[in-house]
Amino acid sequence: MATVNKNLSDYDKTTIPNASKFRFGIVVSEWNHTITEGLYKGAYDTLIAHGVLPNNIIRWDVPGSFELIYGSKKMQEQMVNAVIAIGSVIQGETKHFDFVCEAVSQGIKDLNVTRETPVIFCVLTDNNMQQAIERSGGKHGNKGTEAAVAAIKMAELRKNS
Ligand SMILES: Nc1c(NC[C@H](O)[C@H](O)[C@H](O)CO)[nH]c(=O)[nH]c1=O
Ligand SMILES: CC(=O)C(O)COP(=O)(O)O
Repeated sequence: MATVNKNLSDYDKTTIPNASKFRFGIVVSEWNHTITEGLYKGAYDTLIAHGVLPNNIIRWDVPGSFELIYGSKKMQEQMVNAVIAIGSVIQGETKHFDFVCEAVSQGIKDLNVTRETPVIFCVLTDNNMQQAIERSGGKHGNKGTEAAVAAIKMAELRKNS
């Protein structure tokens, strides 16, 4: 199902575990910062809505989505229950887009495969700015909200496994 058919901010609140005991790390890319700030707000507000204490949300900024890999790896070492990696990659004129998207998706996958702390992929990979706006608090909802819900669910899964 494409995002156009599913609002990213819609979820069944009754299925979300209580998150008041959890601590989360959020790593935010500065590239396309108006978009990544929208994603951060969606994630932060959702964590707070599910009982996470403000002091238990640690934010670090990194220059671009490529740096989310290293930032997330170091964040995994901060005694957090899950990490959310936030970025926005927008197609330009060259193949750079493909390399950044491939690196960040594989890099975050590798962190999930090789280490204990789940890292959630909150990276928009859009054809243009309009698509990014629509997915960071616009008409298709907010991928930051979706990511926070995933982070809570994965923190709970990790606790019980
Ligand atoms: N063009 C975008 C980038 N590019 C920057 C890289 O992510 C990286 O910071 C640089 O190559 C230095 O290592 N990053 C994004 O997040 N979004 C873009 O659209
Ligand atoms: C995602 C990118 O790499 C990017 O927006 C860079 O643009 P360009 O390919 O025109 O250099």
